[in-house]
Amino acid sequence: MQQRIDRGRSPNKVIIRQRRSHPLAGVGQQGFLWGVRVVSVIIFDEDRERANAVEAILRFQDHHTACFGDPAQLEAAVREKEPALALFTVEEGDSGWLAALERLNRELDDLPVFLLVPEGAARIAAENVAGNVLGTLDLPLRQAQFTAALKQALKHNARRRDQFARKAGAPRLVGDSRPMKRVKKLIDQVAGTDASVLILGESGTGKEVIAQNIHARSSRRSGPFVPINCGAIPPDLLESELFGHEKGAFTGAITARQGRFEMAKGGTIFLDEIGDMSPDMQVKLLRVLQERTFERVGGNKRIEADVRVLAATHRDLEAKIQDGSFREDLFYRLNVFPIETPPLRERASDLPVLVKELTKRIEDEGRGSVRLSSEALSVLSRYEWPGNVRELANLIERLAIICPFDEVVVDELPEKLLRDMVAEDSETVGEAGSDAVDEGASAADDTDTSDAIEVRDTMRDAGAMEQLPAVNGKAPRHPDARLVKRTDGGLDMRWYLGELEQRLIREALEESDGVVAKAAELLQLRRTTLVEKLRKYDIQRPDVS
Ligand SMILES: Nc1ncnc2c1ncn2[C@@H]1O[C@H](COP(=O)(O)OP(=O)(O)OP(=O)(O)O)[C@@H](O)[C@H]1O
Repeated sequence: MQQRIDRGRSPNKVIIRQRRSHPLAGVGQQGFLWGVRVVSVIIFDEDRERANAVEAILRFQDHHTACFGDPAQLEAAVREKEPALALFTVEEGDSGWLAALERLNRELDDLPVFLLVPEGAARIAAENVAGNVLGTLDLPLRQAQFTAALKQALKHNARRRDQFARKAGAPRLVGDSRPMKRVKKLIDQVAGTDASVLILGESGTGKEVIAQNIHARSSRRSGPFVPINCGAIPPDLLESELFGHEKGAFTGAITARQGRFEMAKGGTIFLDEIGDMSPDMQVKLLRVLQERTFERVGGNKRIEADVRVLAATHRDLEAKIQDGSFREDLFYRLNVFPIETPPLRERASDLPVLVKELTKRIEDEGRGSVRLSSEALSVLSRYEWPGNVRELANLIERLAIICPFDEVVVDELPEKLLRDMVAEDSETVGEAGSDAVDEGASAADDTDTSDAIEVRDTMRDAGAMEQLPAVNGKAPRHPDARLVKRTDGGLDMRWYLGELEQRLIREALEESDGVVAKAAELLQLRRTTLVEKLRKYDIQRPDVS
């Protein structure tokens, strides 16, 4: 939507200019234009001609600008959109810009500022100016100079938004795996805009946590965050739940009631399980998103929908569009900025920090505490987690009840976790072994037999020893303790089983005098499988070596 408020040529007037936003972005939404980050920039300059030149550079890149030349105009300049940074032209012996900067610091928490220094004017060291001045830029402004400053400002704003989220008490979104880093980056990019966000991912992956974090980092953070589970409310009640109703609108409507859209005024509405919304409701919601107004059920007064819309689903919406159960136009309206939440099984490296965070939550609520042994943690990281982080949170709660303030060992974990982990071992041991061989050199050389016993116990606990075949009726020799103790104190089970596999193959070859077919028979493997493994582990047959 093009907006142009030009109140004359006087430098003492606020001039706000916005460019047309993405056609899919919806009325009043901004943030990205054809995938490029678009921001709002405040420009203070008492000289309008000079301000125009700066503005032209920024508008060439499609940024929004708000120019003012009088400190008293600041509020009007920042009213329209949350700015990403401010540019202040400094004049020697002139205190106008200083007064405006002071005002800005009071109004906008820690907004990054760059000082624009006119040609020939003395440079002012940023540290000598109050407020959040990140640096100085020369006038006339060059595009490359501005782009570098914008990058710096965006980084600064990311930290600033983290502080907002902490202050607002949004739940921490933990995880440093590559997919989680990507999610965090997307949250940061979209938070400062008013764009609709569609959060996709399996149940329990943290879609609501993401929505809360977007809200807490946005310019609407002082408004309410109103979630509604569209899948949990019967279709005939959902309309009044979303838009409210007037007294007598239907049987049982004994008083008028606000809906969630009204409750979320000035804030964010989170439409969870949007994929479960009935086709009738989809039509009604689409109308509201297009017109940005709605009526209560049984009412005829139009109410402005002053909300940012975030939606989430674990359903495959594109498949639902194909089978006709989800409207394509609604999908595009919601899907301005998609964020996909990765399942926990694809980011096992996040497990330790998640366990720590979920334990901390229990501790903070005074519901006890729990600690996991490194073996138990290793079992957790091998499980598939079909219920994702929610399932993990439930397990931590359960363990805090079963082993309060104690260390949880493998034995205390639910049977299901151990079973699934062992199944994976037996399927992938060969593949794991090859990784492990490379890693073998880093294994610690501690030969204390107590380690061997401890590890054997762990292996038995995990059911792994039962997977080992006896070679020619003989029980397999237990591998050396030095193969087992790891430098980090944990146990790398994949590596360990890889070592066992190689040892069993060597024993079988010895037993069968290097005859591969016979060794394969002893190991109950196909000959070709054994040949492949020999090649993979680079094992020479005794008769040919
Ligand atoms: N990255 C994370 N960091 C911290 N806690 C998380 C994270 N992801 C999920 N959680 C926690 O896991 C639980 C489930 O998260 P949430 O309700 O956000 O999932 P969801 O994807 O919205 O699930 P559903 O689709 O079933 O509504 C919550 O307790 C939440 O706090």
